[in-house]
Amino acid sequence: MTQILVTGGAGYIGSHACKALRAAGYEPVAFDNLSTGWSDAVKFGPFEQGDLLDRERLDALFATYDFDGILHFAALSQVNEASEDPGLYWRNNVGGSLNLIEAAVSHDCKNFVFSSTCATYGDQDGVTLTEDTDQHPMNAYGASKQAVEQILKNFGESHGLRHVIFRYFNVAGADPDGEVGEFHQPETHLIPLMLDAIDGKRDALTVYGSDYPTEDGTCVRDYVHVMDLVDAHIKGLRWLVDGGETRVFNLGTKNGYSVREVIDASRLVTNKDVPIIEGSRREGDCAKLVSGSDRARQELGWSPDRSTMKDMIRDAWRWHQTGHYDK
Ligand SMILES: NC(=O)c1ccc[n+]([C@@H]2O[C@H](COP(=O)([O-])OP(=O)(O)OC[C@H]3O[C@@H](n4cnc5c(N)ncnc54)[C@H](O)[C@@H]3O)[C@@H](O)[C@H]2O)c1
Ligand SMILES: O=c1ccn([C@@H]2O[C@H](COP(=O)(O)OP(=O)(O)O[C@H]3O[C@H](CO)[C@@H](O)[C@H](O)[C@H]3O)[C@@H](O)[C@H]2O)c(=O)[nH]1
Repeated sequence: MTQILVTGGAGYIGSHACKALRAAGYEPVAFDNLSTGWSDAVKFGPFEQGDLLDRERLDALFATYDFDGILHFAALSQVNEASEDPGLYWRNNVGGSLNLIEAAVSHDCKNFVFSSTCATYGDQDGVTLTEDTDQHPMNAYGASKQAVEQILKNFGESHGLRHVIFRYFNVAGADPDGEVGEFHQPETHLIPLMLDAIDGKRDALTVYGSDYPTEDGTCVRDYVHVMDLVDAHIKGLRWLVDGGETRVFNLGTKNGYSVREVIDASRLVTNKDVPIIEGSRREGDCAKLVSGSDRARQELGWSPDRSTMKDMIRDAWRWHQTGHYDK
């Protein structure tokens, strides 16, 4: 079976990617230090516990398996934490990725898929963001992701490391079968926090700012179903294995939802109200981040069919009710 290295395979998106890889006939090897992931989320292939900062561990990993490609999800990704401790983010996200990229090149593994983010674009005053939009990250998290993009560019030029960079917009939802889902500790994302407020696991959802220059005053984001997102990764992997060139793709739907629209949509799924506190703006948030690109659809044949707000909330709600949140 073709072996694929999945860094961050015990995390939210990585665990869904492992499921999708297994269903597509690959053997996903999850590599994770469990800093924000969960060993019981590794269900679809071998688990290798280790840290990207440990280069010897990576060399041993590449010597054990015969990887045809790498999906690199492992990173720290909390904007607040990044602002408080930028060194942690540069060390883990950039240093860890550099170790991985060097190990991949030295073991002649050349199909590399990287999780980047629309946070690399920064605040662009509401313009729709294409892959050609200039990147101006507003925090150390976005800057660390942009730096890894640059490292990949240099290694592509010098060592022929062909790669696909996916800049995700807001990832949401869960495996509809309920085998894996989203569980961050602490949780910072809107939809799981909203579901916690709906079923009383927290008192209320704080709406971070109602004075943004958007239609209803709350921030607008472009939400993508995690199953659509991991489907794009399989397409990106095949693109590289088939000899495709290095490419950057935005993964968004072109549809923006405000915080209030997300809250309204949840009522249709859960038939319950969301207790709300009107809060002030959260530091580092931009008014609007919406993908304006069709590149992934046109070139990869990607079609984010599950990414309706109702489907994303329904699948997240189903996962929420499995009790994993009560760990
Ligand atoms: N969730 C989103 O909306 C979103 C949006 C844009 C980009 N991304 C990116 O997608 C990727 C996955 O995000 P997620 O939401 O699944 O996060 P997550 O925290 O659930 O998963 C990340 C995993 O990486 C592991 N990890 C971190 N540093 C490591 C290291 N040095 N060595 C080994 N393992 C390490 C963690 O333990 C965790 O299991 C990240 O790179 C993130 O920046 C996520
Ligand atoms: O309790 C909450 C949490 C969030 N929000 C708002 O909801 C929106 C979405 O927030 P969140 O779910 O935290 O996502 P983002 O801050 O947009 O960041 C996510 O999406 C980015 C890409 O947009 C990724 O880079 C990050 O890793 C990922 O956390 C934002 O407008 C927040 O202000 C609230 O109002 N209340």
